[in-house]
Amino acid sequence: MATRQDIRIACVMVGLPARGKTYISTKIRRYLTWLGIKTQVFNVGGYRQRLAGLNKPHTFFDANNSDAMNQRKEAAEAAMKDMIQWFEKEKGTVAIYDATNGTRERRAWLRQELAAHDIEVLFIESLCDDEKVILANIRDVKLSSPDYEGINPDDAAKDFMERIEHYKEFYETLTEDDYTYIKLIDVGKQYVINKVHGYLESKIVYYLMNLHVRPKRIWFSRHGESQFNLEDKIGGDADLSPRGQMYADALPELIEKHLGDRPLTVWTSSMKRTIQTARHLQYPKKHWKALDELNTGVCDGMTYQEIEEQYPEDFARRDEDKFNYRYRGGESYRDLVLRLEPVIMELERHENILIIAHQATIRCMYAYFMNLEHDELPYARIPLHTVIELVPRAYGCEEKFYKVNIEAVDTYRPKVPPRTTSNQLKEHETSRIGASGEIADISLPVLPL
Ligand SMILES: O=P(O)(O)OC[C@H]1O[C@@](CO)(OP(=O)(O)O)[C@@H](O)[C@@H]1O
Repeated sequence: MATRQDIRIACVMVGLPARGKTYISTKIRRYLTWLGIKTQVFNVGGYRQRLAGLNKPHTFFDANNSDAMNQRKEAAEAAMKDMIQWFEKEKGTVAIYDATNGTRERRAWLRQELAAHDIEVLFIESLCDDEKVILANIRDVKLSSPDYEGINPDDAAKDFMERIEHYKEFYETLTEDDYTYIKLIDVGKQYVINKVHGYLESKIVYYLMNLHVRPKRIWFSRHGESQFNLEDKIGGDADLSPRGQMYADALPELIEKHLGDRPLTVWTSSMKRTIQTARHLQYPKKHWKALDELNTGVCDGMTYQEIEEQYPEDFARRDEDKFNYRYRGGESYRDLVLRLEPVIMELERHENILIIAHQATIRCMYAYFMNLEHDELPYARIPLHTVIELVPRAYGCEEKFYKVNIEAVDTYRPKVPPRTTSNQLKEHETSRIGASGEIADISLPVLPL
C-alpha cells in the first residue's frame, strides 16, 4: 500500500460537457503546482482529437455510433496509460483525469485500474442545470476549441447542445457510496462530500469549496518608495520616502478610474510602508500579517552589497536557487508561498480586492495567478509606483500594468549567472591547453561582473 510519503491521487472529473470540468482541472493544477505538489492534467478530449481528428459533428458522440465509441474508448485508455506512466516515471503526486466519466461502468473501470497501481481516486462531479451558465461556458470556451475551428458560432453552439443531449441519454450521477467524491452543484450553491479522509484530498476539496466564478478584478501594488528602498536596504519597517508619499496621494485617483462603480476592499500588510500607502483610500481595509515582506533574518536592514561581503556563501547560494534559499533566521520564497496560502484562498472567495504589499509577497501571489514556475517566481518584475490589474478568465488571467508618473528607485536584482570558483577556473584553463600544448578551441564561461 502507498505510504504517507508516496501518496498518489487521481482526481477523476465527472460531468456532462460544458459543466466547467476543464476549468476546475486547470485551477487545481495551478494551485497544487504553486504549492510545490507535482500535478498534471490528462484531458481525454485532447487524446480523442489526436486519435479521431477534429471537427467531429454531434453524431460522433451518439452512443449508437459504434466506430466512434471504440475510438473514444481508445482515447480514454491512452490517457489512462499515460497517466499511470507519469505517476511511475515522473513520480507525480496528483493527476487530474479530465473527461465526462458519466457512467457507473466507466468509473468502476477507472477505479479498478488506478487501485491496481496504488493510486487513490477522488471523483469530482460538476452538476449544473442552469441554462445561462451552460450557454456562457459554451460561448466562452467551447466555441474556440479546435473542434469548431472555422465553423459559424451559432451553428457550433447548436451542434454542441446536441452533443450534450447524446451524453445525457446515458449519464449517471455519482451515487457510488463507497467512492471518495465531491459533487459541486450549480457552481457553488451546494456541495456533497463523501468519504474524504486524506490530508491532500481534504485540501483539494477545501480549495474547490472556495472557488466561485463571479467576475472579479485583483489589483496589486507595492507600497510607495520607502526610506529603506532609497538607501538600498532590505527588510525593516521604514516610513515612505517623500516620493513614496506622493504615490500614496496619487493612488486613489488611479484606483477610482479603473474600478468604476464596483465595490472594493483594500488589504495591506502590517508594515508601516503599506499602511501609509493605503491611507488616502476610502474603502474598507484589512491588515494581514501574512502579507508582510519576506523575513530576511540576520540580513534585515542590510544592503545586498553588505550581505555579499558579510555572508558571501549565503549570497551565492541565494543566486543559485532563489526560491529555496532561506535567510539565516528568516524565510525562503518557498516558506512565503505557504504563508500566503490562506490569502490566496480568501482571494478566490472575494470579488474586487486591492492588495498593497511588498516585492516578494506580491511575486508569490502574482505567480499563482499567472502560473509562473518556482524558478521564475522570485524574478518576476513588480516595479514600485505601478498598479498591476489581473482579470481572471476561463483558463488564465489578463494583466495590465498602470505606471504612475512618480520616479522611484529600481529595487530589481536580476538573476546572476552561476559563479565560477577559482578552482573551476583553473581546471577550465588547463583543459584549454591540449596534450601538445596547443590552445584548444574552448571558450571560457562568462564571469559575472
Ligand atoms: O527577493 P528579493 O529580490 O531580494 O526582493 C525582496 C526584497 O525586496 C524589498 C526591497 O528590496 O522589498 P520592499 O520594497 O517591499 O521592502 C526587500 O525588503 C526584500 O527583502
